Amino acid sequence: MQQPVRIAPSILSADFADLGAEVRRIDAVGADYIHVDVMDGHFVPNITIGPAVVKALRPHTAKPFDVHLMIAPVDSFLEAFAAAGADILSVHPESGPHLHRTVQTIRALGKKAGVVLNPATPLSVLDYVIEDLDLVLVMSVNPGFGGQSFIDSQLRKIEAIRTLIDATGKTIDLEVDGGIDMVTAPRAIAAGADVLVAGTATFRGGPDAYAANIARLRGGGAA
Ligand SMILES: O=C(CO)[C@@H](O)[C@H](O)COP(=O)(O)O
Ligand SMILES: [Co+2]
Repeated sequence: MQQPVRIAPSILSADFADLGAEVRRIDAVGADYIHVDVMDGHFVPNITIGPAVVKALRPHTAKPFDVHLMIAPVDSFLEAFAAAGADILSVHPESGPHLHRTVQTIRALGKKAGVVLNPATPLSVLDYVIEDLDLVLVMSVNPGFGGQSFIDSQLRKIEAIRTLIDATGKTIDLEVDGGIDMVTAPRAIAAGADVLVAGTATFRGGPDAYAANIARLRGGGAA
């Protein structure tokens, strides 16, 4: 069943020179999860941050760290991110040879497990693992950068995954990531999403705007 909408600001769009304060600011104005984009310059054409930064940010908030791993091979880094303070570890099926094993490893580390579908990744990757997941993440842009435009075809993927999740009878977050703004947020929610990642749309306008930005996204785009 679709849960109340939660907002996961992506700190990829935060001020990297002041990340601790940025995390405290979005926590204070209602961020539900802190979305951390981890990129290796190999699986995606960009490099961001590693476990040391997650560990450094951990004391700045009690909100869950929603760690989106865009690294390959991913398996050898799961333990480091778990130890650093990640709460949810989400992996792309293309980032390792044995998705089921990777999901089980995350669960054995005591963390929530997510699987991420790129725009061209078919739903069938969820066969045989969905019941073991805490979260399914639909990429509504190709991964690697913030500030891209929402890919409309992903709305029907969100609808289809909502049906799959509801058929499990379990509580599994359906998160959407990429190009979420005041226009696309209500469309993603109407399609069945209940967690919205927003980088550009959260941090736009500077710290004084974060509260209103998050409130509008949560309200489905209403002012
Ligand atoms: O995972 C990614 C990009 O690969 C995202 O989390 C982006 O960081 C979202 O940025 P916006 O599209 O909201 O600016
Ligand atoms: Co992301």
